[in-house]
Amino acid sequence: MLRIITQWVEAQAELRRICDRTHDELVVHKEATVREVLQAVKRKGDKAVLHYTAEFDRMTLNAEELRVSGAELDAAYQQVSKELLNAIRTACKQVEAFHRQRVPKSWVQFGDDEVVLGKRYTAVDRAGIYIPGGQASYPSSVIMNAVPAKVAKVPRLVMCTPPGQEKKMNPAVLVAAQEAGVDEIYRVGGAQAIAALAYGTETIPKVDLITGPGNIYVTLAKKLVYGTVGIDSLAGPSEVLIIADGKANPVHVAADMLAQAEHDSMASAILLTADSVLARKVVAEVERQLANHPRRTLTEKAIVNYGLVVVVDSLKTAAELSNEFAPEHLELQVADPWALLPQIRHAGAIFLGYSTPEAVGDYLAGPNHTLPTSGAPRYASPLCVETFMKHSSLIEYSPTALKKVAKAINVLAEAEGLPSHADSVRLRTENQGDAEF
Ligand SMILES: NC(=O)c1ccc[n+]([C@@H]2O[C@H](COP(=O)([O-])OP(=O)(O)OC[C@H]3O[C@@H](n4cnc5c(N)ncnc54)[C@H](O)[C@@H]3O)[C@@H](O)[C@H]2O)c1
Ligand SMILES: N[C@H](CO)Cc1c[nH]c[nH+]1
Ligand SMILES: [Zn+2]
Repeated sequence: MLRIITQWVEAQAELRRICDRTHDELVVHKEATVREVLQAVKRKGDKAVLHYTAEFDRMTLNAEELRVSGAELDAAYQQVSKELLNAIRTACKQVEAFHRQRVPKSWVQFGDDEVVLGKRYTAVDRAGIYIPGGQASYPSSVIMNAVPAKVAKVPRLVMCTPPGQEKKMNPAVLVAAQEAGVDEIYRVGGAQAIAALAYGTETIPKVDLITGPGNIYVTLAKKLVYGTVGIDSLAGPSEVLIIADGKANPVHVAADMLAQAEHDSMASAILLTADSVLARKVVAEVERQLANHPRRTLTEKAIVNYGLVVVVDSLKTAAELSNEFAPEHLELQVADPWALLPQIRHAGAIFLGYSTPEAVGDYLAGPNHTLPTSGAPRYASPLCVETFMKHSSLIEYSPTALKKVAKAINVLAEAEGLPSHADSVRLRTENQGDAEF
């Protein structure tokens, strides 16, 4: 069921097909649905949100029920065990500690002639975090999105997540939201949630930035609303690529592959190894662990369609193929992962060594688990505090400093055919002696 490939050309083609799975022809009709949802929510607000919630989430709500009430939030604490509450608090603490390490700081530098240059960082006014909730519930994603937003000091933090079963939200998600500092929660999922956050409705506020992972509908919607609002990255269906040597434990490698495959039928799990014995053992082990898997149907679909084992000739070749694929998660299950690391150029998160399963990063190591997918790690990075901030450039020139650059600006403005640009400098500096370069 999990295919083994040994030919370089075939491996490259298969890896490209898997990498492109969220923007190939199979998703064209999904994009049409998403465009329809976006337009309807933009025009009809709550009415469209409620309509699509009934259609895609099979949940009939009225507008007053969209926002999760204070009573529900209070009750959630009674519905989680002490152990789960403690785990949520531990994860919040570790994720916060990691994200506090690199909070962008405003800075200025003072140059000659009283020139001041710098950058001034400010948080977005309103951020909307999307927390997935179709195939699984994600209290961990609440923490990964809300904590950096709070560290960035976002004044208003809004959360949307699918409505759950029988009007009952997952209490762990509601507790995580409160622990992490979310200000308001709406039970809306999919493209309709992204549309509501991007355009605003009577009930759900329009935000400036939308972050958070999601399935293909959520990811396409985020892509399409970009420009109306900012987005973090295209954090779509999960993927893991494992580079393993002969000392890796096939039981662990298989478990790590299934740990991503179980997220979504569009998830992907790939093994690159130079050890053909390990390759065969992992294939057998994946089948064995799948046999009694509680999420077997969905997980098997992911493995059949987007799972792959490639037998390569060396770790160097594995690194080259991995760089072409640019995985969301990369595990280096090799004897000396730090020696292999310099060859790795593109990956959302890199897990080093045999005892670092990707799940440790999913839940509480500290770095963010909201990561770019489908090749986006070639140009995008994990969610972080800076995602919730932007900076303005700062520029101050004294009359003396302006005079010194007047001529150069004049020449450049003339070259661009923009006389008023030249005038704006000349009128401030003429009759003050010759300009210098
Ligand atoms: N990249 C990351 O950082 C990261 C992190 C966590 C999870 N994930 C991914 O997030 C995703 C979560 O997916 P999920 O499905 O569990 O939850 P989800 O909340 O992303 O999607 C559920 C929503 O999809 C909409 N939907 C479902 N079927 C539809 C259809 N036929 N037409 C239109 N809309 C439809 C529904 O409105 C529903 O509310 C997975 O792909 C998982 O791999 C990614
Ligand atoms: N692996 C997911 C990112 O692709 C994140 C996650 C949350 N919970 C479990 N896993
Ligand atoms: Zn995961």
